[in-house]
Amino acid sequence: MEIKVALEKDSYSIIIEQGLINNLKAYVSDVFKGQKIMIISDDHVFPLYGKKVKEQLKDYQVNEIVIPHGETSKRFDILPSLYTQLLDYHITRTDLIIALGGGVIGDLAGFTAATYLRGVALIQIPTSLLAQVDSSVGGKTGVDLAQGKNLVGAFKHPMLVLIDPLTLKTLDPHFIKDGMGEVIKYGCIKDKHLFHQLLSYSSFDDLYQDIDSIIYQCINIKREAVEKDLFDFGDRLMLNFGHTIGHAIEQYYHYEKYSHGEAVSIGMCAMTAISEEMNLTKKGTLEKIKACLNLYGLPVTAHLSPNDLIKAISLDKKNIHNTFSFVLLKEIGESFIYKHNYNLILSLEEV
Ligand SMILES: O=C(O)C(=O)C[C@@H](O)[C@H](O)[C@H](O)COP(=O)(O)O
Ligand SMILES: [Zn+2]
Repeated sequence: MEIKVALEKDSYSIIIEQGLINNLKAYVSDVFKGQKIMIISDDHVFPLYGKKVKEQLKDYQVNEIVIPHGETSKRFDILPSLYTQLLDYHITRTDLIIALGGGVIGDLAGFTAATYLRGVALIQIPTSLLAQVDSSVGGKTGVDLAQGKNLVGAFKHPMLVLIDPLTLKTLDPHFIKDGMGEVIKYGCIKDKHLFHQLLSYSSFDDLYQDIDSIIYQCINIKREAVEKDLFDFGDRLMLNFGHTIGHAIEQYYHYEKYSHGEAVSIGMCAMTAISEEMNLTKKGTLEKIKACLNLYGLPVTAHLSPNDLIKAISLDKKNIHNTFSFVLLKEIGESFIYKHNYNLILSLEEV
């Protein structure tokens, strides 16, 4: 399957294909005509796929940077060590960075590619569910600061995204849950059929029979939003459903307790609880979302006071001069922007 993201000179293809990790060469050589490649990966993913990927790219000069896995590696102060290794290997402006890994690697390698020598080419090879359905597409890259998630970043479009759903077979169940948070988000904001499809499976193993098409559906929703509103001031904001609270929860626990997808799940429930209470959302929507999250083992509350989260929430990128663009649902499959200050969140007893 192929999806084309149409962004004029920054347009690119996304290929979804079982076994693609063993069949990369032609796709890469089609778009990249330079000499050197630096693979950026982590110590979980590189031992699984690094050798295979390098083997196929042996017509180029290829090296790798392997960092510790996990969100705590996606920090601002890791960047100098990445730039140093790129300089040491003499990566020039006509060379390529490949992000081989999950969302952390995609964001970090993407930001490195956006800023090193003012920008070098990037290919995303996402190996986690979250990266395949969401973060490898759309060009958002970045790192976290102590004050909050993704607070430094850049838009950097890959030349190509190569998705092999077979890589999900080696994924720890924790990372499947992480990705399912985003998959369910897509159903909630834009596609009630997808949402009901997700409810119809008995588990992720059951869902896996349709994984190619589910990845396709998620990316296609994202493609449409990104093509309409690349810089995130309109349609694209919908992709942030559950994220204002989700990012604050992640930061509150120093990225150690809840994964991104888990925190977003809690955020989706909190926002829908508020909007149902205000009669902005069809009654029963929260129960449906909770049922779907429960099915895939995702949390629906962190038992936190909203006051604990306010500091991080106030630094959210959707807060412009104290007015937030909150993403709410009218019902499953239909989202809208509701502008308000953060008092909206303080109306909750707990998050
Ligand atoms: O691509 C987008 O736009 C999204 O909002 C997708 C989100 O799932 C993703 O987590 C994104 O990185 C969050 O963006 P941010 O601008 O809130 O940092
Ligand atoms: Zn997200």
